[in-house]
Order: sequence, then C-alpha cells, then structure tokens
Amino acid sequence: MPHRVLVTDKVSEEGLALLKAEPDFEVIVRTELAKDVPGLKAALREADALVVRSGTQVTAEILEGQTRLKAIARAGVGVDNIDVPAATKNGIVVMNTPGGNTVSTAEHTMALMLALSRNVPQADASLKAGRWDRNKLTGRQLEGKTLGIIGMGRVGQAVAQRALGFEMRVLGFDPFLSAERATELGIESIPHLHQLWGQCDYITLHTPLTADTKDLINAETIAQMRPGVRIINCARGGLIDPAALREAIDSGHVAGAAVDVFEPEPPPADHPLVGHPKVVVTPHLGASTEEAQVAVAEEAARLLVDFLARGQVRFAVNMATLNRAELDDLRQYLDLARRLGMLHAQMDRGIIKSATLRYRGEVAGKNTRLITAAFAAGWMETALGGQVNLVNAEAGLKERGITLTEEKSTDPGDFSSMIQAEVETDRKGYVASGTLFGREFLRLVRLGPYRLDAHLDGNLLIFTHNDRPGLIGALGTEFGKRGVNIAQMNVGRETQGGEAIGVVNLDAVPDEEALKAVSDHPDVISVSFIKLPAHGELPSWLQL
Ligand SMILES: NC(=O)C1=CN([C@@H]2O[C@H](COP(=O)(O)OP(=O)(O)OC[C@H]3O[C@@H](n4cnc5c(N)ncnc54)[C@H](O)[C@@H]3O)[C@@H](O)[C@H]2O)C=CC1
Ligand SMILES: O=C(O)CCC(=O)C(=O)O
Repeated sequence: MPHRVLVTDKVSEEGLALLKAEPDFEVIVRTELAKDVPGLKAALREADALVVRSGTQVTAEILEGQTRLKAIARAGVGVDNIDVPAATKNGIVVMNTPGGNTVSTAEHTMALMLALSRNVPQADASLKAGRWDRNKLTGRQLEGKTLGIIGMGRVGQAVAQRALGFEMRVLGFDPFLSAERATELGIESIPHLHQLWGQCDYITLHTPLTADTKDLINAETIAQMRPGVRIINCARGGLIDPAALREAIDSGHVAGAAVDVFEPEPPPADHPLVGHPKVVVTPHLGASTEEAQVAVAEEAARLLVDFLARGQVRFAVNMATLNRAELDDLRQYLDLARRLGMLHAQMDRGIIKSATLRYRGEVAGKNTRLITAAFAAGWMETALGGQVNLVNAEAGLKERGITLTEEKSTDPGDFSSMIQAEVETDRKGYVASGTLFGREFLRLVRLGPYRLDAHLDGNLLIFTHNDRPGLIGALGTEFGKRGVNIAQMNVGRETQGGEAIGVVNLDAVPDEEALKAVSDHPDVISVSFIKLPAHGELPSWLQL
C-alpha cells in the first residue's frame, strides 16, 4: 500500500513535487477539509500523514481513534493549531520545520516596525484617496531607539541582528538567553521581564503561545511601559490582550501597534485592533514569502519521506529524534525492553505504582530514554493493544500516575549488557532482567530472586514450585497428553530442595485444562501463562 499524505493547507508546489516524486507516495491535496471537521476526520482514517500550515485546526476530536495516521508535518514553526498531547496519546509524531521561515518573519517584523514608525499604510491610503498629508504623517527614526525583544529564539535573534543594523539599542528577554550569547549578538540580556518594560521605545514579541505567554501584553504590563511605546506582534495573537492594548492606544500611552497575528484567525470584524487608525495590520504574512514557503514545504516533505520511507524522525515536537542508524543499533534492546514490559504486564502482581529500569554495561551508554519508552510501550500494550508505541507510551504511563525511573551503570556485571526492570505494585516489587546473546537472541536471566536463562519469546509458562524430583516429568506428561510440545525448559532455584521457578517455552497455547492440571500439582505454588511475540516478531514501530 502506498504512503498516503493528506495536505489540507496551501503549501508550495515544490514541496508537493518532492512527495510525488517518491515511488510509494500518494499525495492528496484537499484544502476544503481545513474547516470541515467530520470530513477531515474521515479522510485521515485513510491517510498515513497530514501536512498543514496554520489554517487547519488539528483537534483532539479529529485525532481520536486515528489508527492509520502516523505523522503530522507542520510546514512552519508554531504547532499551536495541533493538539500535540492528543497526537502523542494517539501515537502520532508531530514534526515542524524550524528555520525555514525565520528570515522572512524577521524581515516582516522590521517591515512592520518601519511601517509603524513612518505611517506607511496611512500615507498610502491618504494619497490614494487624493490627499497630500505631509504634515500629518511625520514619523520617527529607529536609530538610537531602544527595542525590547521578548523571545530570543530563531526569529528573535534574526530581528536583533537586523535592528542592530538600524543602529537601535537592543534588549532581549528569554529564559534560555545566556549573557554570553547576548554579548555575542551585541545586545543586552535582561534577566527579569519587569526590568524590560520601562526601557523600551519598541517592544516586539517572538515567543510561542503558552500558558506563560498568554496575554503577556495586558493592562498591567502596559502600565509599566514607557509612554509613546510601539508594540509589534508577529508571533501569536494570544500574546496580546487586544482590548487592553486598544485602550492604551486610545489613551495615548501606547503610540501604536503593528499586528500580523490574531486570535482567532481571521479576526472578527469587530476585533478591537483591526480597524484602529494607529494599528498596522497584516493577515498572518510573516512567513508568506516565496522563499520561506518553498523552504518549509520542501522541509515538511523531506521530514515525511524520511519518516515514512526510512524510519528517521527529525524535528519531532513530541518524540526524541531517532534516525535509521540509531534505530538499527537499538532495535534489539528496544525489542528486549518491550518484551520485559509485556512480561511484567502479564504477571498480575497487584496495582502498578512505578517502575525502575536499570541499565548495566554497554546498553547504559545508549539512548536509554528510548529503551525505557519501549519498555513502557510493552507494559501498556497488553492493556491498550496497537494504540501504544514509542511516541505515546511514557506519556500514557504519566497520565496514569505511574512513574518511570532510570538507573545506569557502565559496569558490565555478569553480562556485557543487561536491562533490569523492577516494577513496584501495591503488593510487592518484582524484578525481571534480560540480556542479548549475540545480536539476536533475547534471554530472560532473572525473574524475582531466581537466576535463569530462558528464551524471551512465544508462549511462556512460568511456575513457582517446591524443588522436588518428578515434577518436571509430570508436567511434560500433562502437556504431551494434550499435544502441546515443550520447546525449551529452564529452572532456577536459590537452594536445593527449596522454592524454585520453572520457565517453559511451549509451541502452542495450553488450554485451561492443561493449566489447571499444572496448578493442581501438589508441588506447584503459582502458575502464570505469558504470551510474548515469536522470536524476531516486531511491532510496526520497530519495523521502520
Ligand atoms: N507570523 C508568522 O508567520 C510566523 C510566526 N512565528 C511564530 O514566532 C514565534 C517564534 O518563532 P521561532 O523564533 O522560530 O521559535 P523559537 O522556538 O526558535 O523561539 C521561541 C523562543 O521563545 C522563548 N520563550 C518561550 N517562552 C518565553 C517567555 N515566557 N518569555 C520569553 N521568552 C520565551 C523560548 O525560550 C525560545 O527561545 C513562534 O510563536 C512562531 O510560531 C514563526 C514563524 C512565522
Ligand atoms: O504557515 C504560515 O504561514 C504561518 C507560519 C507561522 O505562523 C509559523 O511558522 O509559526
């Protein structure tokens, strides 16, 4: 089946051409679905990936129960139009294309700053209306003025460089802006936002919209600003309380504003800022240049080709970056951790509270975060089936209040690599450890207090028992009578004649009667039947 990519916003032809040129890709452009929730939901049931800009709202309702959809590529930076937690919950990777539209957005910010300072839109409108209003339209120079930049990421830094070219004094506020980087850029780093407001002639916003940045510009922060300040927003509409800004412009405290972004988009006709004579507005044009649109569309296309055809994850906002080589290197460990998770899930030892993954030896030097995620995926797979994978497993455990902890030691111990998973429940903790023999064979080497060497695949019958002669033979007879062949058998004990554990790999699933016959044996203490994937059988998220 070809990889089907659905595109619901207008993206440049160059990006679509890259996707269409791939041998096993089918591209369907349906921009009318951007505003059609039931239509989009239905179309996604038949799609492997979705490409959007900011026009499509990808809500939890749309993502719920999507089993074929694997990836969403945002041709742009902001993913606030995508419900990322809902995507994570449904195992969908969300990727964006940072960088491709940085310069365009920074240039648009400068264009708005200049237009605002020199009354360009008002002058244009007045001359076209037949007036020659030279006296009314006197502006201000940027040179020597202080610009405050909130959000010193890609766009913020690009704006800083351009503003320095206009000989402005530039102040930057960003929790991730170090004093060294600020010095390198030639700007001043402001440690606390409250120190920035009163110093600026211009304030420009370049942060994402988050709970912290929502209504960052409000009546209270505006009151701390210098009279005559001008405000520019090319980031997200929700960063400004529009009613508060309008009031401050009307009172003269704020000299004017330039706004490219709104909440919602398009803004309603009675939006407090849109019709105001001292506000310059553009319809979310920051990234709308030929160059930026080609760059982000091509990058989005490359992200999807890399992901769907080559198993490489780049610029994911809800998953650790994983490339093919890393996946190839980690695959056996991921498989081992997943099987340990599946084993724990089926042991039925009370209500799960937490798990600790201990990595020893060579594996401790690998990307254990992913291996832990694979354990979590295996752990929840029995309960949640195919809905769970590397993207959503850890978040799924967190949602359920279960904590995952990692411990690492490069000391190899008895094996060159060992993964130990200890699960704590309301009853007691339980440990299972696994290792790799060669590159291919997954072994269970510890279960509870017992050392073992059991195959970690297929049908496993695990039974604790009194270490007495005759039990193993009796068990073989019971299974033999029912035509269930024993493929492997492994026994572990702490002391001769004490309590012991047996792990039997069976060629077929034993029926209830066979299991009952085993548990009824006077020397058997407990019996668990565990179903693991066959040797070499991988879930789709490990087959990329
Ligand atoms: N108008 C348009 O067409 C475009 C708008 N954008 C928007 O511009 C914004 C910035 O984009 P990029 O620079 O590419 O993103 P970025 O991720 O490179 O930079 C964002 C910066 O904001 C900082 N930040 C987060 N919370 C903050 C807070 N409370 N106070 C101060 N700084 C904070 C982060 O530390 C980060 O350095 C995003 O919201 C993006 O969606 C980006 C491109 C085009
Ligand atoms: O797709 C667009 O033009 C919007 C770009 C944007 O806002 C972003 O990249 O965050």
